[in-house]
Amino acid sequence: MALCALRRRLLRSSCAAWSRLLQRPSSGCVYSSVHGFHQDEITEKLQAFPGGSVDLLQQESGIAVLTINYPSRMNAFSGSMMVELEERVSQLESWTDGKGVIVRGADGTFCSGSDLTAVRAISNPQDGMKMCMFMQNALTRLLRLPLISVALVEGRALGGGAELTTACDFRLMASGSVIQFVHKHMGLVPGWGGAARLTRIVGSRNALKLLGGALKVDPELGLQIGLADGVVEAPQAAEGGAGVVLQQAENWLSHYAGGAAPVIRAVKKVVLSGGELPLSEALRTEKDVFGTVWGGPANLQALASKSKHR
Ligand SMILES: CC[C@@H](C(=O)O)C(=O)SCCNC(=O)CCNC(=O)[C@H](O)C(C)(C)COP(=O)(O)OP(=O)(O)OC[C@H]1O[C@@H](n2cnc3c(N)ncnc32)[C@H](O)[C@@H]1OP(=O)(O)O
Repeated sequence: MALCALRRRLLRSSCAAWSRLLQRPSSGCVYSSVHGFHQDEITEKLQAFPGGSVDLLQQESGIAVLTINYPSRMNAFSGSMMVELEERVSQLESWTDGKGVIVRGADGTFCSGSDLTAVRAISNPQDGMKMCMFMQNALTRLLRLPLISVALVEGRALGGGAELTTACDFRLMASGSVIQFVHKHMGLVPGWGGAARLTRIVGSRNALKLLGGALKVDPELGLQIGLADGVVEAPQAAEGGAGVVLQQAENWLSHYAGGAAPVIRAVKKVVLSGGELPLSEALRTEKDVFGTVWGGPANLQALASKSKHR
């Protein structure tokens, strides 16, 4: 009897933990001090490898653009950019009016993974583990944002860059672009959570092929295996390249992120909990999220307008 009561109490507290996780900003981390992860310590280490930036533009439309910006290294992630990524994710967690985010690389290419200069300097196992935990935390929080996220892949997404695409809800590939998990060629497996997420996106067999063969995924293959959700035309630079592709991505996203912010954010929360939680807990979370929109402004307006869905 006592054991059952204890089990019930543990279950209740784990439900409450998940509900808190989905409602509260910056709590979507995988690692904390319990796992030997100390954010300040690794942040200091990463800051020793500067270069490039991660830029955030929060637009009035509710769509943000997050740009990985280090063109002279094909937008590889320097140490300071990893730290900036985490800071930008924090900013997005606090953005209560947001509905969507597009993640892209500067100058017509997505991201070539870790900056190999930094990787060489921290190639010992201890630092590698710390970097891995730092990036898993940042990318898990990116994926768990109450925003619909799209990776806009132009040019190449290699290694950690390929992993970053899987931390978004959707992937749009520009014509001529390639996503490639090159880790095997580096004597590695993904460490930023890319393997776990890839397997959920394309299934175990396709994930094994992509990782085991370090396959180049072009838009056609991407669509075929479900890694890509759409293809955008990449015009020549002379035709206003970057702006045109970004506009296509914004148009694509508007089909899913159009409407009132509280409703779009609620949509993301129920889908996220549906995908991550056991069914009973997901149902309870859905009930709680439902409670935040039931009788809300968008709901009352729709009722008053007697809208039909023909
Ligand atoms: C755990 C490891 C894994 C992870 O973190 O999950 C990783 O991500 S490891 C990194 C994986 N990425 C790579 O190995 C990329 C290696 N680079 C290339 O294959 C090529 O550079 C390219 C990205 C295919 C581009 O080729 P190309 O168009 O011919 O341009 P260049 O080769 O001349 O590149 C321009 C410039 O950029 C530098 N560069 C590119 N990628 C990186 C990188 N990841 N780190 C550091 N620097 C990078 C490249 O060295 C060139 O610089 P210069 O030689 O100074 O001109």
